[in-house]
Amino acid sequence: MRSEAGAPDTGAFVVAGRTFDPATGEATFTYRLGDDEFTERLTLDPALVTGRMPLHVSAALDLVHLVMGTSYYKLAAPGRVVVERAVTAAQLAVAQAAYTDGLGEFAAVNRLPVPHRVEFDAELWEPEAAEPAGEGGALLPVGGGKDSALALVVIPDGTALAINPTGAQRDVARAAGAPLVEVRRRLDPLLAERTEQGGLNGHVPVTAINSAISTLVAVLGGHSPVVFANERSADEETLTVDGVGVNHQYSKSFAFEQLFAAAAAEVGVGYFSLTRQLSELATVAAVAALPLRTSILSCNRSYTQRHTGGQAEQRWCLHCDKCLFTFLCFAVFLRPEEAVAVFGGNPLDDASLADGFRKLWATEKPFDCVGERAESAAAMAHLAASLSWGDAPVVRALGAEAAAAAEVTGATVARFLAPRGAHAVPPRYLEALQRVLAGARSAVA
Ligand SMILES: CC(=O)N[C@H]1[C@@H](OP(=O)(O)OP(=O)(O)OC[C@H]2O[C@@H](n3ccc(=O)[nH]c3=O)[C@H](O)[C@@H]2O)O[C@H](CO)[C@@H](O)[C@@H]1O[C@H](C)C(=O)N[C@@H](C)C(=O)N[C@@H](CCC(=O)O)C(=O)O
Ligand SMILES: Nc1ncnc2c1ncn2[C@@H]1O[C@H](COP(=O)(O)OP(=O)(O)OP(=O)(O)O)[C@@H](O)[C@H]1O
Repeated sequence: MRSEAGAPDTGAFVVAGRTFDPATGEATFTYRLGDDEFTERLTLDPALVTGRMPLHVSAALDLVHLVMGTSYYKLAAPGRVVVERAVTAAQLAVAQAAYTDGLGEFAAVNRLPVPHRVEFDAELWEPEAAEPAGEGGALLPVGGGKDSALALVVIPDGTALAINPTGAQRDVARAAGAPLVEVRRRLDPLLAERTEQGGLNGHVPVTAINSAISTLVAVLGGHSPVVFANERSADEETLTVDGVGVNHQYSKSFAFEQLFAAAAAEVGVGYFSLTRQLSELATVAAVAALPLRTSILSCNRSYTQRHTGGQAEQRWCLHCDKCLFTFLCFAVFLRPEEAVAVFGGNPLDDASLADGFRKLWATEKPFDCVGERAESAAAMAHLAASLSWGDAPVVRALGAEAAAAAEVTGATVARFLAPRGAHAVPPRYLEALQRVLAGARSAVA
């Protein structure tokens, strides 16, 4: 039998029990879908667990439980979620956003109706005003790439956090001199089995999951705020389906940040994105001027379980959409030999990659973490006019069409360097960011 949404009818997805053992730092989160039961496991460092504020810990575990469920819900996407524990209205709003817009790409790829609509069945409870988490200072989740590297430089006294840490994340934290907290996440192996057997698959709002885990770590370790590095460019839709925007990076958007911040505040944790007003080009302008630039790794292919399981070396693949986009941005601020020293190769020299670069400003952008169409076009047009990059085969092939695409919106690299747009960065952190940006500007000038 099929449900209205077009997926197999499995009734409701159930967010069931959860456990947490402060002695071992092991947490389990259980879900039911049809006849199947799934349990995802988190391993936290028991040294983090201060034993304070059990109510906040409990609410933070609930937040993790809710959003982590998207991985298992997507096997059948039944359009109905039953939550067995009572949740707050702010938590429910986060869950609604994560299962609907957060699964927008998943719905589009699987040809389910967009927007993906999900009905929640949950009891609500009213939280009391929260005490602040503690004196542990800022917690900075690090993905190993350029954005969080910049955050580590702006907030040098912060603590880094890596979820399923890889060599790249450890390297960047070490290079920044930040202490690193590590959390291990283990998907239920039954998920891969059911996916293999034909369950639906697609992208999950992973920043929502990382945000919830970071908030739990912040509560346990007495940290606040949790500082993400999600840029303004993450707000742009990847493509439009029947007039509805679908965004690969939805859980990095400002809309999601605001919903999540309300839920984090209930457990005494501040939550914001430091780079919210920055384009990708503005972030790269700063990172390109930092010694840390040789420690970063933004290629998502190198973060798959196959790679992070230790079976392959982590490096830039220089073929995926994110590598092409990141290289394009860095090329604006580096000479070819400097770029090659960072990336280990030069995709602008490989004419067969021209189509891959062109997709960065197409109506349907790649489902990857790439910047705005206009900033990619502006970057390529900028290179075409430069002495050091103008002769690269891809730049020669695409320079004129990129310039035409950029002209439609009046996009220039300079326009993308100025911070703009709404944000929730507290003044102290905004000033620190501005200082680092100004230092970088004078370094590239
Ligand atoms: C690393 C990566 O990009 N993975 C995406 C890829 O998955 P793949 O099969 O190639 O490898 P794995 O990540 O190892 O996944 C194996 C299977 O497990 C499922 N799964 C994984 C993580 C999870 O939390 N839940 C899961 O159910 C997965 O579906 C596989 O079956 O393709 C997937 C399908 O499109 C993507 O969902 C995988 O993306 C990861 C969840 C991921 O961590 N991606 C980030 C690198 C990423 O996209 N970051 C964005 C932020 C977007 C957001 O906030 O939503 C960014 O950097 O901007
Ligand atoms: N495994 C992870 N553990 C902790 N935080 C993470 C993890 N993956 C991503 N993040 C955080 O999520 C946010 C968005 O991730 P994103 O991949 O865009 O950032 P990044 O890795 O810093 O840079 P890049 O875009 O160059 O990869 C960043 O703040 C990043 O630090």
